[in-house]
Amino acid sequence: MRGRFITLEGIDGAGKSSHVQFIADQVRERGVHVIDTREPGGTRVGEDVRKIVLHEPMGVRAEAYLMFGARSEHVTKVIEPALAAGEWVICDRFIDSTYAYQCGGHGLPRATFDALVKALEPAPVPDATFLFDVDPALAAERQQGQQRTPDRFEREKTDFFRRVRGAYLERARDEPARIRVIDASGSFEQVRARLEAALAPVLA
Ligand SMILES: Nc1ncnc2c1ncn2[C@@H]1O[C@H](COP(=O)(O)OP(=O)(O)OP(=O)(O)O)[C@@H](O)[C@H]1O
Ligand SMILES: Cc1cn([C@H]2C[C@H](O)[C@@H](COP(=O)(O)O)O2)c(=O)[nH]c1=O
Repeated sequence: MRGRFITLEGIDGAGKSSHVQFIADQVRERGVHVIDTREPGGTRVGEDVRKIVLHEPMGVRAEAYLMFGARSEHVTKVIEPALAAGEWVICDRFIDSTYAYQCGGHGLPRATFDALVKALEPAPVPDATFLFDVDPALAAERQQGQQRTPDRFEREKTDFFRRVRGAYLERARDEPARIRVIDASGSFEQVRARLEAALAPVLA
C-alpha cells in the first residue's frame, strides 16, 4: 500500500522544524517505516542548491527555478520511491513554500508558479500539510536565539514575512482538506498539543 506524504510549512521561526521528529516517531510507533526530509535539500544536488539559494543574491525567477530544480531531484530520487515502497514521508517544506515565499514574498507571477508546478508533474500531492501559523514579530523573536549567521530569507524584514504568512493562509483557505493550520503562538507544549490533536486523524 502506498505511503502517506506529510509536509510542514510556516514562516522562518514559526517552530515547525522542532516537530518533525515527533511526527516521524508517532508514525514509527504505528509500525510504519518513515523518512524525514527537507526542502530545499533532501539529495546531494538539493543540498548543494540549498547553499546557493539561501546565500547568493538572485532574482525571484532564479530562486523559483532553483527550488523546483532541487525539488525535481528530491521527488524522483527520494520522495516518490519511498511512497511507492509504502513508506511515509515527512517533509519540512514543499511546494507551498514556493508559493508563499516566491509568489507572496518576492512577487513571482502566479502563472510562472503554476507553470513550474505543471512542469514538475507527476509530483506527489501531500496527504496532509501542517501550517504553523504565527505572527512574524513573534517568529523573529524566536530566531534571536539562533547562533548561526541568518540566511538571505531570514534577513528579510517583517513586512516580507507578513506577505509570506498571508500567502500561506490563502493556500490554507483554498485547500482546507489538505492544509491544517496550527496556531504556533504560545509555549512549545501548547503548540505540541495542538499538533497532536491535528495529527490524530491523519494517523488513524
Ligand atoms: N513555541 C515555541 N516557543 C518558543 N520558542 C520556540 C517555540 N517553538 C520553537 N521554538 C524555538 O524557535 C526557534 C526556531 O524553531 P524552528 O527551527 O523549529 O523554527 P522553523 O519554523 O523550522 O524555522 P526555519 O524555517 O527557519 O527553520 C528554535 O530555537 C526553537 O527552539
Ligand atoms: C522549499 C522553499 C524554501 N524557501 C525558503 C524558506 C526558508 O527561508 C528557507 C529554508 O530554510 P529552513 O530553515 O530550512 O526553513 O528557504 C523558499 O523561499 N522557497 C521554497 O520553495
